[in-house]
Amino acid sequence: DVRERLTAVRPGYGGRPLVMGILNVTPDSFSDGGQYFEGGGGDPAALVTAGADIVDVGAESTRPGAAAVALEEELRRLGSVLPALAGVRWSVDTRKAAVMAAALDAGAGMINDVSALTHDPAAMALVAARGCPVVLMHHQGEPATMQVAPAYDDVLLEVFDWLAARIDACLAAGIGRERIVADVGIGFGKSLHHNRALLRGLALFHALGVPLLLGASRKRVIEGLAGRAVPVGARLPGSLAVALHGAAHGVQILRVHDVAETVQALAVWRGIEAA
Ligand SMILES: Cn1cnc2c(O)nc(N)nc21
Repeated sequence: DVRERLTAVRPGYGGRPLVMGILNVTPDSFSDGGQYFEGGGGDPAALVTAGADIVDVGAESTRPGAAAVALEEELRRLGSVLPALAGVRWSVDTRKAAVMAAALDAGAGMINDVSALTHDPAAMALVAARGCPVVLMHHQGEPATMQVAPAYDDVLLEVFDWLAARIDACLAAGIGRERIVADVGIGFGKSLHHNRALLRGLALFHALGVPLLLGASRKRVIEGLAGRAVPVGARLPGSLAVALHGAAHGVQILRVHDVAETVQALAVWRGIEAA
């Protein structure tokens, strides 16, 4: 299952990162406008056909400025896509323990919590009890306001220490290290300067002793690094550039919207070095 795949992809493994395809089931996600939610595109099986190793299903947008979604609404949205997830390896992107439980009951193979199990007091115990893998992502503040004035003395060290502390909390709760993935949380309470420092310093995070996930696909950081205005629908080249940067720094999972394009870019990148 996902756990075996995760532990198989270690720095220096010589493999390619796993590709996590994004399925937003929300009317306000920044990139796909939640077509799936309105019964439009965004089909999980298509993401797998395109080469996704896992599909990340989120029913509460946590993009900058997003309003929180009530539990009932998040469960309703998730329920609307469950039939399309049959036979698909998927993770649930949620901060709520009740949604985690429902997703695991419905076959989710991993929890992806942008709050690193800090938002819902019941989340840590639930993940410990279920024995599933979990992604712990760093964030500063709440989605609605996190980009107003992000501030760090030393973003690399502070994000590292925060993730290390979350991993320790998980270990203390009985969540084994082999079940944990860490993620620096690009764009979650970070300025362009902070995001750039985290991307440059990605290799440092291997010292956490767990696989790393990187998610920068179609995010504003791409516009910042490009040095000019790049509308969200035109950020594929930049997204691929960041994905390959992550791969070159040993990141084990890449969370992306454009699966087929990322898979091809990784294959070419891998093809240069493959034995
Ligand atoms: C849900 N979501 C949006 N961006 C993300 C990122 O960078 N990492 C993870 N783990 N989840 C994300």
